[in-house]
Amino acid sequence: MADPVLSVTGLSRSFGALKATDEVTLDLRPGEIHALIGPNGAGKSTLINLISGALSPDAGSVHLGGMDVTRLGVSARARLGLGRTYQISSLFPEFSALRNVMLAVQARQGSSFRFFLPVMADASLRDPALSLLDRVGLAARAHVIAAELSHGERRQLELAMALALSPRLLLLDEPMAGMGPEGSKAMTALLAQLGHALPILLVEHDMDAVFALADRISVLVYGRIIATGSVEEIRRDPEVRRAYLGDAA
Ligand SMILES: Nc1ncnc2c1ncn2[C@@H]1O[C@H](COP(=O)(O)OP(=O)(O)OP(=O)(O)O)[C@@H](O)[C@H]1O
Repeated sequence: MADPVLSVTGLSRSFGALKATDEVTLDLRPGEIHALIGPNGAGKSTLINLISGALSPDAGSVHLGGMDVTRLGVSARARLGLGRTYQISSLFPEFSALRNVMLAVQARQGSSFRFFLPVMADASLRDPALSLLDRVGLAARAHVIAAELSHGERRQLELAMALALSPRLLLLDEPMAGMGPEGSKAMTALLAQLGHALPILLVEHDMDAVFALADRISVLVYGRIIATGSVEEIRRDPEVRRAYLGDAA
């Protein structure tokens, strides 16, 4: 089996007396979508923050492509290829979708040598930005300002901006949140298509999306992974059904 792109081993993190992450071990393999599910407060966001470097663990390690990044911060991990969607608040709402992505492309390329060039005229930013917008299905909305995009379109834009940094993997924390059925369907199709090229660790409450997309699922309950397996294995697992899935299975 190919080496994992990301591996997390024995990761733990407490907040006071609460063990939000309790000896979690999981990996993300090339070309897979690995979904992380669990009830509210199970510790999914804490785990994502430990992986991205926004939080540091009390114990355990995080390896990216075989390299120990446990002591590195968010930007160092991002430079090593760990991609994560931007929060909506980090979009520039008054800039067009295209300009937002061009700025992300510029951040990737390093901007100092073209300091005097007007950004919008710069084909080395514009061309890749247009193709990223096309990749996430937003080409027709390139010139609309971010504030006027729908919620679902803003999430697509965040994905384009994450992709602009040429990540080796994506961490996605609830990409379907706040979307209606149509938006969820469109995002599911987009992630299915991206997932072939780029491994994705996906935290998501929308079980239809998880069952449609995941190659493997890990179930987190009270900070611990109680099961990891294929969609069918997880649907059948009696402990998972008891702890989490109930009727959704
Ligand atoms: N900074 C913090 N300080 C104290 N407690 C925290 C902190 N962050 C998270 N927690 C607690 O850790 C537990 C796990 O929270 P976390 O947000 O990781 O869960 P989650 O699975 O992402 O939940 P949800 O599905 O509701 O987003 C919760 O009990 C939460 O209250």
